[in-house]
Amino acid sequence: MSLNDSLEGDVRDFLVNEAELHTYDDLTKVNPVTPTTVLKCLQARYSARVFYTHAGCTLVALNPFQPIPHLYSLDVMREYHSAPQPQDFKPHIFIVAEEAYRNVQGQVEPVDQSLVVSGESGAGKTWTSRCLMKYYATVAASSHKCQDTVERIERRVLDSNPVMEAFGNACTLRNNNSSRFGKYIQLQLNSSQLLVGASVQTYLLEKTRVAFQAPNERNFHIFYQMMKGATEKQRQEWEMPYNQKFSWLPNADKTLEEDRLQETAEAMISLGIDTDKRTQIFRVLASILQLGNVNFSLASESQPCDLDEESKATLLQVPVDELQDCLTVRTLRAGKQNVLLKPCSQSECVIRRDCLAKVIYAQLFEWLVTFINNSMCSDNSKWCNFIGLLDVYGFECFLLNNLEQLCINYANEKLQQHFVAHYLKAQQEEYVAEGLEWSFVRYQDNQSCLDLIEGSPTGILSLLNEECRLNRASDAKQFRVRLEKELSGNTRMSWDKFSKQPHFIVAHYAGRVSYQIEGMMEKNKDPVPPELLSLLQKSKNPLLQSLFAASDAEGNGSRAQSKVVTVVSKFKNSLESLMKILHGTTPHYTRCIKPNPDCRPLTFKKEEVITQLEACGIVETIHISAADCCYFTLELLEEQRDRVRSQKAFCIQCCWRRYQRRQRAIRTQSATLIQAGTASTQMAKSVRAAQMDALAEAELDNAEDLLEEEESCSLPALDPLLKERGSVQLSSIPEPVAVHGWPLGLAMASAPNITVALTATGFQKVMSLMATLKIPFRHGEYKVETNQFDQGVASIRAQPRGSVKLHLRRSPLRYADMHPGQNADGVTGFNQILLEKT
Ligand SMILES: Nc1ncnc2c1ncn2[C@@H]1O[C@H](COP(=O)(O)OP(=O)(O)OP(=O)(O)O)[C@@H](O)[C@H]1O
Repeated sequence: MSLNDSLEGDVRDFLVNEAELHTYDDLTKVNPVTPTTVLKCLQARYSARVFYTHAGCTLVALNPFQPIPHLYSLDVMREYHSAPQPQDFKPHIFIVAEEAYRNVQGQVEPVDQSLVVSGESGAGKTWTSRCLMKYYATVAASSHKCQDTVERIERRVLDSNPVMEAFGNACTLRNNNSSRFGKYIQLQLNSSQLLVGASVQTYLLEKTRVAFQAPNERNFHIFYQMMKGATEKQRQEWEMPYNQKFSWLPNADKTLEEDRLQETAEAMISLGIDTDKRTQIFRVLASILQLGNVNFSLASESQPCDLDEESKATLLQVPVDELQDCLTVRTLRAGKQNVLLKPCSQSECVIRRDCLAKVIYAQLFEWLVTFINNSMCSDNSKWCNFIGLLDVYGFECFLLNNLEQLCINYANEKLQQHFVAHYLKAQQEEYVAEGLEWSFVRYQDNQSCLDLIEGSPTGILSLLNEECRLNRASDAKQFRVRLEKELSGNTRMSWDKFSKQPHFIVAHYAGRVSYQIEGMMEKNKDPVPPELLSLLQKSKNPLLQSLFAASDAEGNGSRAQSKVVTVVSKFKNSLESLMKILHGTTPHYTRCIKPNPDCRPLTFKKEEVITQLEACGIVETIHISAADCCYFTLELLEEQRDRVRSQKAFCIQCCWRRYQRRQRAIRTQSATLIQAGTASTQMAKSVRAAQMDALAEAELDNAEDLLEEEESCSLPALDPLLKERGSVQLSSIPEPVAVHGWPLGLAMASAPNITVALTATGFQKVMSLMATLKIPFRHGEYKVETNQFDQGVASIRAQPRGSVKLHLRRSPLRYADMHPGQNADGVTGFNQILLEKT
């Protein structure tokens, strides 16, 4: 089985599961990734009314061609804005918007962002740009925090849309509201990421439309708005009578929702264009329309043409005869002094008339853009980052293509290269750097096509400029020969051998386009006769006058300059500065797809869509992003590992804590037991002490009684009870001496820090004495010392509590205090000790 057979089999297997196809939020999940599977998925989603789908790093937006309720409501905006992970939500343009916004907040380099919206005419670029602007005007709104000027900024940013669309959009065969210019809007954010201003840069307004409208197309919206929406008073002011027919306003009967003068006027007011200025603007526009009605009648070959009678109205607020001269007579200069006047042919007059209209309209548009910028642009010190929205015309390929298409397709090549360089190439290089096994996807690197167009000195644009700078009449055939001579070896360039028209074919990344050469040089030179410019400076309309005040109408020296600055050089320069800006930002790509050529709601034409998918290289993008997804898969595994690790760590922590808890409980229990034991011991001690106190009290009472009795009796006569309770004989005394004192129990209980040395005749006697005194004998409580002479018990020491008084009384006995074997002189006489409890 061949590789192709197996791929087809896989494709069939994938497509069998049709009920599932619409669930693929990201085309990178489609497997296998082929134009067929991608197309089927998008179709299934479109049928399910799901219009946004991720394609890796890009967002694919399918145009529903009808308003979808609640798809862009404030609630939805807030939902995406407040979501912790907006990417987890359904694919939406707000995800792209929010991601860019969070990048600015996160200050991840490069902090400035660009949202590149591309697609062919009618695909939904302008709609998408409007949604993005509304989103930022909502989520980055600062009006509730700051002064009301800021509120005006948000309003102005949004109001710039209807004004620019009225002047720059027109109904074409492919789109009722087609932008006839490219634009890059920078939304300026302050350090708190609040919208504080905006600026807009426009590219290549299709000014030829003012004087020429292709069959079934219309002029710019603003003219129809004036014609349909003006009040009687306004018509008078603008000199635009009711029922007047204008040859430059074809298909006026076509009613479009864009024909709303009121909305445009209100937006102009909000942008700060006052009544006076508005009137001047509308008068200029009305003059342009009047100019379109000017016809020329030929009197004779040698005479200049004459303006038709009905055309001799006060046009452009300039003298009619001067206007007539300018339109019908050419001024030729030979050196500084020699001026030659040459009557124009009828067709030349028409060209001069059209030229006048185009230059006025282009200049007015530029003035408007500058005014809008001044109105909404913030002071440089007040903003620090921006989010740029790029809405440029998509790739164009018509039956007849000329300089406009060459410029547009050149711009698209540039953007495609930016996309390729920034994403596809960078991504593959990253895989290599990370050592990922990766089979390279062959994406279309369009550098060779760009070399063909912009290369110097032999690129198409250089050769075209060179041809235009030669001071000779343009010759299409001659230029074709020159091109063939210089570029025939280039594989991107070809010619149709059977075509008689001078042309060249360029193989663009999105397809081959045949450009006709006829008229290309004139368009590139875009000459404006200087006499026309001087005429406009004489206008009584202050706005018109100011529009041309700065121009060097005399043509002194400016001709040489105007030769240099051709249309393509100007366009190339502005494109290069745009690319420079884009390279300094983090880009986000949105590919708008037009699902059918007739702008019919919810209609999906496969052939139409597949061509667009191929043109923007979406399949290659998905391939590379799918690999990127494998790499994410890797991240998923990493995540899983982290999760398992943290589970295990949690488990270990739990076990450790449980162990610690148990240890603590054991310690607490033991401590409680020890404390209980100590407490009970202490309690027992104090109970015992209390008992002894009580006993001592009782004995003291008895002893006192006995002492009193004793004092009154003879000494040797010892009370047997006293003998029994407390009197002891000192063994050191040869003759037993009765020591009268406190009973031993009492002494022990009451005499702190006094060691009462009692001599007994034997341990047994002491023990029995103690037993008699009911003193419990415990080891350690009493210290029993043996007498050093007779080896009997010498003393029982205790640490009695409380304080005692010592009463020493001299004994009446002569040798009562003598120790046997000691010097007899050592009589102290204090041989009787009485203790008294204090
Ligand atoms: N998301 C959408 N929801 C509903 N309608 C849409 C949407 N996007 C586009 N449209 C419809 O499609 C029309 C064409 O869209 P838009 O003007 O934005 O195309 P474009 O790509 O800017 O075309 P051009 O290059 O000609 O200016 C809009 O006027 C609108 O009616």
